[in-house]
Amino acid sequence: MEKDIKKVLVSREEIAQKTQEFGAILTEEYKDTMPLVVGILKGAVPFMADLVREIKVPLEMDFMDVSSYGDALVSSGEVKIVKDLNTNVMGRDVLIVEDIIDSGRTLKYLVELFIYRQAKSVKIVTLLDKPEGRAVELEADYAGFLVPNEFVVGYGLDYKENYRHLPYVGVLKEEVYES
Ligand SMILES: O=P(O)(O)OC[C@H]1O[C@H](OP(=O)(O)OP(=O)(O)O)[C@H](O)[C@@H]1O
Ligand code: HPA
Ligand SMILES: [Mg+2]
Repeated sequence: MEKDIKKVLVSREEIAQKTQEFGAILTEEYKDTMPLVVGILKGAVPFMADLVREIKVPLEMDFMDVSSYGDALVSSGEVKIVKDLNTNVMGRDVLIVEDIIDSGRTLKYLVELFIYRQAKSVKIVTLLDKPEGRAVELEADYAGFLVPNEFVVGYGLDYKENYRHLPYVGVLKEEVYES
């Protein structure tokens, strides 16, 4: 295990099993349409890559990068588009793929944006959900694992841009934050 990790919260085996389970559900859900699967950069990249390979119907992929932090360390509450979609969502069934829902601000903004842009449907699949972090009302259609109110890293999630490549989700040792 990576030396900076205090404990593993979700193992790679658990992630793989959940991804297969979601893939089967989404295959059924989107069998009569061609969904636009939208990954939110950068955290969603590993989950998106694994999940789409379990969805056995035609689909399109696109990515969006949003920021609610600006130059500040704490969320301003205001979400800004850093990179928009290349695809028009009008009339499309949109599936947003996220690594985590924490305050809920990022996804609330995106759901409202896609509805404003006249998507036919907007659904959310997230690997992790941290309900105690919520600042706005927002629920995922599919949430893989509940996590406690701790800062988690791995499988897309970063601390200062590191640890995204870990194949599991874990909690960092205190000394990593302190140093
Ligand atoms: O529910 P919220 O409080 O809005 O937090 C969740 C968002 O925050 C993280 O992204 P971040 O802005 O750190 O970008 P990153 O994915 O590039 O790390 C995470 O990947 C979600 O997109
Ligand atoms: O717990 C977290 N870890 C990493 N990135 C995050 N973005 C929101 N919550 C988290
Ligand atoms: Mg981040």
